[in-house]
Amino acid sequence: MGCGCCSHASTEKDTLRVTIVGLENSGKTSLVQCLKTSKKSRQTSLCVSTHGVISINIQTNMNFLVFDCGGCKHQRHIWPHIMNSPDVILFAVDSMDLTCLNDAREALSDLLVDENLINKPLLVIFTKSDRENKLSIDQLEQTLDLSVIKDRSVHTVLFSSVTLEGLTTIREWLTYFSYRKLQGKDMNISTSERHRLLHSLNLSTA
Ligand SMILES: Nc1nc2c(ncn2[C@@H]2O[C@H](COP(=O)(O)OP(=O)(O)OP(=O)(O)O)[C@@H](O)[C@H]2O)c(=O)[nH]1
Ligand SMILES: [Mg+2]
Repeated sequence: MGCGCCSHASTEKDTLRVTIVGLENSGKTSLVQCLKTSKKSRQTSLCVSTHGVISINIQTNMNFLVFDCGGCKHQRHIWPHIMNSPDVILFAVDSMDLTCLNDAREALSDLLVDENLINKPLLVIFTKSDRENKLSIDQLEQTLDLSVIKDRSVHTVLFSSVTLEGLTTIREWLTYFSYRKLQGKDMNISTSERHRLLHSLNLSTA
């Protein structure tokens, strides 16, 4: 699988390594573009799938090196191998597409057992929140069985690349873990820190 674009992977303390995964069409690449440009996406029917992994440098107040992985079924088994030792994981779920939620739950639970990803903080991003008839965040969290994940920090947020709802929260979540990395602190935060983060960033948790 083509992955030649990430050979310059940085291990610097001031760069947070962020991997974004999720099923095909769940809105990962659109989110990465919003993180990079802060601009709303224009909705198009043209859908360009990502093949392999693309690395993108994003510099705001902090440096993020984002790995955007293709989500189609035949690429999922290679996610753990192409993730390039992430510090944190973003998992995108289409909040409109009810038919794919079971698949998303399985893909997530398969991913999290990988030994290289143990304890890595997880932000589950429910995308396309601008669409009508989406499921509520509670329904989405329950269907994905997020409450069974006990070995790491798990937060959830609604996001739309069309309205930019949730973008600031996602940035702040990434910034929080960037500071921890910079200060050499453990990324596996305590329960009280999880709650503090939850309230300060207006996140949700399973
Ligand atoms: N309405 C709406 N459509 C979105 C949103 N985000 C993405 N889309 C649309 O969903 C489709 C897929 O978006 P992508 O960002 O390419 O999805 P992806 O997860 O990168 O897909 P793969 O690369 O195939 O894994 C595109 O047609 C986007 O325009 C959103 O927030 N709202
Ligand atoms: Mg993509």
